[in-house]
Amino acid sequence: MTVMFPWMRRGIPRRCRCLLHSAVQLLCCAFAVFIFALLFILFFRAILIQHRLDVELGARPEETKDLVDEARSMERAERLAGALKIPTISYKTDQQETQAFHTLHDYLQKSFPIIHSHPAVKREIVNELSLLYTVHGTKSGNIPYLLASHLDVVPVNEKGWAHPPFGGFIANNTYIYGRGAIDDKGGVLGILEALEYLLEQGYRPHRTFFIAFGHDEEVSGKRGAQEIAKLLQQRGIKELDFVLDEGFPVSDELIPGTSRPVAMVGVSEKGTATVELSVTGTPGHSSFPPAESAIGILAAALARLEHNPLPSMFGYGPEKNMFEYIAPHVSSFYKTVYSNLWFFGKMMEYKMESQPITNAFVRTTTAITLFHGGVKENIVPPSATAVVNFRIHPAQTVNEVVDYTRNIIADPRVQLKIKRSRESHPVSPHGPHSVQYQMVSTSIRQIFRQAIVVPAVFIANTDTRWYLNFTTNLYRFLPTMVKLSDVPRYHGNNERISVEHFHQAVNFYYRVMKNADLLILNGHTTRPFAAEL
Ligand SMILES: CCCCCCCC/C=C\CCCCCCCC(=O)N[C@@H](CCCCN)C(=O)O
Ligand SMILES: [Zn+2]
Ligand SMILES: [Zn+2]
Repeated sequence: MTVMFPWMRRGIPRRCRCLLHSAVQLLCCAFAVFIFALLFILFFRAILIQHRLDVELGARPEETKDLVDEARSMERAERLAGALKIPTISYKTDQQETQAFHTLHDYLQKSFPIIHSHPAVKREIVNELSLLYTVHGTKSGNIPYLLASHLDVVPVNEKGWAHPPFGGFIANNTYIYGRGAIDDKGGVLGILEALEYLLEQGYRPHRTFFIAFGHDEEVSGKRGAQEIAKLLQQRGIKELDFVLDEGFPVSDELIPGTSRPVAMVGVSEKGTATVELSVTGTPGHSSFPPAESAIGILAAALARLEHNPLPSMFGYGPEKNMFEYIAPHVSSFYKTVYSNLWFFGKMMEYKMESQPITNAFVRTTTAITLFHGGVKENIVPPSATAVVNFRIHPAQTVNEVVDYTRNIIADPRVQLKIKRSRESHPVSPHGPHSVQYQMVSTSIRQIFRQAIVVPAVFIANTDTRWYLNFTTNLYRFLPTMVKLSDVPRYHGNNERISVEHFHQAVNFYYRVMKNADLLILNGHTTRPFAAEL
């Protein structure tokens, strides 16, 4: 049976029919070759990236038995709960619950007697409320490193909590509830528990390291981490080997294509700009109002901003790297997608934009956080102000974001004032030759055995900004598991950490302290790390 194509009908001369037929055949072949070549390129890239990363990352670290004893994990959880009872709240710069910080200092001193009486450890109070610990190593001549966390917490909305936010409640011996459980007293207590155990075991760290606990991270770090950084500089510390501060937690159910948890290590962090928008009106009697009020004009401008988010920058920043690192660990379909963002970028972008937490990876985010206007119900408002907090994607600058905002608002009656701003941080080394990154990655995989470790851009801000002059190796990571459904607990209601996950946090810091010592050979910081483990 012959198939009759439209161009083979009798009305068309035979010669033309043949020519048309051949042309269509040729086009079909060309299309098939194109599809075949495209598939080949996509798969080839996926295989190439997998091979490159296999070579780079090496084998999963051996399971280590050198860990913190699990038997005392409940005792440690109770110590964390005790710290959560102390309301070290930061409201604004220089507006803090100052007395609570002194109480917390005393509490830490009593809770960790070995650290606070050990001859190798010096504890200092910096600028009245921050803490700096220097742990003197036995081998001199190495570049010290710094572990950071913060003592302050954000305010709470008591009504939304199932258990009092400063009650230090442990539910069913499972979850430790309280403001600061994950942000960031879990980090403070995690580091101290690890060091206490290390010293209790009679281990003396080979290399010197600092533990920096700022007291105002949540409102800038200017009085805390900045002062600690100044003090280190005054003491002649010019260089730190690496800085490890709070960051992304280990998360599962988040990356399509794998059921394994993903540990994103922040190798950079987004920039930020806090912009105040204001409109001035003419006050008057509300019985004969103007057509547009200051509040109405400002509200309309804000609505335009929310309806016109900054364009996606997906694929233009370091996030491309993150997906390439995930690629070797996911199903073939996703392997091909993640290794070829140049081709599948739009599809991924669409998926990422669908949830606030993943949207934050894709673009500069716009958050309207404050609004004030009006003085009385029957007075036309004399003014209205709002504050918009942008978190800037590394592929954009503060100026670009402000220009974009001005263009979208497009109303000269709305005045813009930049209150605070900062460009995104430089990207820290994270390849096979960065022994510091590999050390952090190894420590993560020793504790979170199933985790896929990938570099990422941290979507919020940390105290690392104050240590940028000391090192290029700044890493942001929170050694605990957080599920997608737990993300709203950050700065939200019912913040909590499980006893098991807190134990993992302690273990992670313990491994870092041990592994960081393996970075030195013959008394000097050395490389490569992998060979040392
Ligand atoms: C493929 C994407 C998968 C996404 C998975 C994301 C899971 C991440 C979960 C939580 C991230 C929350 C980040 C919490 C930030 C904590 C640090 C913080 O609060 N910093 C403050 C500093 C304020 C400084 C004064 N301006 C902040 O950034 O506001
Ligand atoms: Zn924090
Ligand atoms: Zn925070």
